[in-house]
Amino acid sequence: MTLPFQKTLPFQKTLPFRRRDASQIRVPSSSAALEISNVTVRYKSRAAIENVNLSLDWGRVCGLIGTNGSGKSTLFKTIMGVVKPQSGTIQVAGLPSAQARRRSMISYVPQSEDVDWTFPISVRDVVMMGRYGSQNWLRTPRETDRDAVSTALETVGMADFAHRQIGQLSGGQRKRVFVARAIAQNSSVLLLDEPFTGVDKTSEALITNLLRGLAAEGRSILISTHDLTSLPHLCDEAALLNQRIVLQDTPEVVLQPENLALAFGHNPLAPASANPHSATASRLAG
Ligand SMILES: Nc1ncnc2c1ncn2[C@@H]1O[C@H](COP(=O)(O)OP(=O)(O)OP(=O)(O)O)[C@@H](O)[C@H]1O
Repeated sequence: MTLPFQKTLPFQKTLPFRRRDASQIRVPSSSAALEISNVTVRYKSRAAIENVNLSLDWGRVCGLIGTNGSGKSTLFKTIMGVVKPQSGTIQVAGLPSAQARRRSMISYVPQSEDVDWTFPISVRDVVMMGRYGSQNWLRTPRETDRDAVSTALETVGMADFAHRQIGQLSGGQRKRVFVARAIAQNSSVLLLDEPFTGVDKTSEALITNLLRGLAAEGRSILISTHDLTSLPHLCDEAALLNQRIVLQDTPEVVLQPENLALAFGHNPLAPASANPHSATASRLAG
């Protein structure tokens, strides 16, 4: 799903004239929820991600972990078709990702920097975008669409803000709105790019609980985060990205210092004098 105010996504290019009723296709198949095989993306000649392989089963939350510039957003944008890979394939429920996107099977909560918050659109209309996949090309909302939007807004505690322009919200409220859009879309795979950055603890706890609830319904979630301490609570598994996936395992295994060093290039559990990431290190150690 793309947004007219999303800086990196030219909306008109991706709008099909007809879409199937999304409720017909959201039954998890026997294929993996998300299967990324040998995906390489280069910006000009420089590789951002290289031969990325990642498989995500149904009903799982996978944390995507890596340093700044390790390729997390590039991977999300590639799944969403915003960035074209030089090689590799991405499948969702056994379908090519482009087909899955057309069927509205993937929802995306972008990084805040990728959204134009000055765009004159209300909270309610942002969440309604999650319903485009099941509307006709005129995008005339039906009662079911309006109900789904109201329910999603209530679920994230944003019903009172429905008519507010999206820029007139706090960081946590903005994230809630995009999570509401994903809920309204009723997709089977959710991608969230750093949803906890600039978010207060209340919103973080609410979003975490919502994501766990969505996974319990059988949906699959790939979420990038820099908050390593939240991993065991939030995720069933984690993948370490350093241009390629260097490890995908349980949060407990991934958080082992020698494994974190594979992605961070150093041991983030080392004492303050040894590396600048010691705040994370001491929280984890404590
Ligand atoms: N549009 C672009 N043009 C050229 N290079 C880019 C572009 N977008 C990203 N890059 C480069 O690709 C690499 C991966 O960037 P990406 O944004 O995917 O990393 P990230 O892991 O999401 O980082 P962060 O944690 O800071 O959000 C970086 O070296 C970045 O400079």
